[in-house]
Amino acid sequence: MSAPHGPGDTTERDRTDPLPPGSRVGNWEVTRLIGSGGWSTVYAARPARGHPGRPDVALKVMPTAGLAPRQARRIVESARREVELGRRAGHPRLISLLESFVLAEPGHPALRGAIVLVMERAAGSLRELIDAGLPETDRGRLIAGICEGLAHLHRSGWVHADLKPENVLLGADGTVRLSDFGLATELTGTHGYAPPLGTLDYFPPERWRAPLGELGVRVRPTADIWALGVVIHEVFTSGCSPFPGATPMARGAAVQEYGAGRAPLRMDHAIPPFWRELAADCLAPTHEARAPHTAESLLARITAHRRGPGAGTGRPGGRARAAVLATALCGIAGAALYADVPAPPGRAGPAPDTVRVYNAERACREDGGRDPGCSLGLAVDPALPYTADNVVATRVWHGDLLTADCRAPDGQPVVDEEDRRSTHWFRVRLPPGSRPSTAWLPAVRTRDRPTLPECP
Ligand SMILES: Nc1ncnc2c1ncn2[C@@H]1O[C@H](COP(=O)(O)OP(=O)(O)OP(=O)(O)O)[C@@H](O)[C@H]1O
Repeated sequence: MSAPHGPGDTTERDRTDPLPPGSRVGNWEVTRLIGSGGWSTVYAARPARGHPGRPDVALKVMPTAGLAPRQARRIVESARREVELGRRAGHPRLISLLESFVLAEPGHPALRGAIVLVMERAAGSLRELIDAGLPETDRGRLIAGICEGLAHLHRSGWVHADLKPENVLLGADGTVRLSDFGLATELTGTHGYAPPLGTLDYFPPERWRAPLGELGVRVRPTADIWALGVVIHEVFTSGCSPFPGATPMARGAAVQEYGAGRAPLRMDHAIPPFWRELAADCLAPTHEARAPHTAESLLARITAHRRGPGAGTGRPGGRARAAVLATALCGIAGAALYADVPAPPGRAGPAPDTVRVYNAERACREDGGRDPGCSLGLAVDPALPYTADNVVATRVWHGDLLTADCRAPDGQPVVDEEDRRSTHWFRVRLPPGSRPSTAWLPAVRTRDRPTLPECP
């Protein structure tokens, strides 16, 4: 279950210290910490002495001690959902729940009353794979596995309601196991009600304005399909959201703009066309437009695609290109490029120490205004990936004239939608009073070629 970060619900609980290896939890012995979420900590564990013949497992420990009654109720409710789903909807693409219990007298007083779920132990998560660099040949297979799991859940009358790479686990054989059913919701008719929790980056547009009733927030299977669209984009872009913004709230604002028809969907062009189209269908802006794209129908399309000629290969050179684009475009709307491209004929260049910003997206060039979706980022360090955490607060737009004092020829490569690529960057001055006082413009974001010295 995710931490509460729906609108109007930002309570945080104090974390307890993690259990050290060797701690006894029920009939299990902790061997190491795997990770922590908003409300739970997951440990690797093996059968305790005297309980042989059982597999190694993962223990999800959800403390309830010291929580406000409302929070404790949420934990209990979350555990109930996990147990209920595990009991009724088992499937090879879902992590299996072996047992659950409440810790009565743990050696750790802070864990008195904690709820423990004993689960099949996964070898890792899709998030870890994305972070480590997901081999191109595995991408289609993993997305198909997620669809299989979702198709089963939806057929069984459940919505996952918290699909994200952290909750896509991988069995020892590398196959997908969906996990974390703390928000999973059983459908009554066309929809169910989930607690007002979840992960902002995976909320569809309609969720941002969904009223919170007594039963919770209304969710439908199309919410999972939207989240799947975001996950597909992440799989092909080293974890980038299709929506621009440096924070989940900013990306959420971009989702709402898109949902209201005020901004287009801007997907990374490094994504092979089949997957881009599939993700775009998942990311249809309304529930109604998304509804025809069920997990089942998406799975059928993927299966046909993977059986077809060239299955699994993407397009030529796609792997390297995707990696470069991912670093180039992550979190940045409308990245533009320098390549070693000549300046357009007949265009008088600016003064030697200035560069005019060029946005590769035509709509942004024609816009003429300062639409946030058309702003471009300047890097803090050209040697680091060109991602949201490596850009300064100052944004620039097509046509802005910047003062440049030197160039770096061997920075991170940046590639744009028009396939221009360059490792060149220009150091540009920021407005007076800015900290830092300079930042870096990828040379692909201007068509100007000033003669500048190499930066020291
Ligand atoms: N059965 C399992 N086997 C192996 N790793 C697991 C298992 N279940 C969860 N994990 C990993 O443990 C970590 C913590 O999981 P947890 O469900 O507590 O939080 P989360 O999903 O990261 O965040 P949140 O639930 O707050 O959204 C995650 O990295 C997850 O991938």
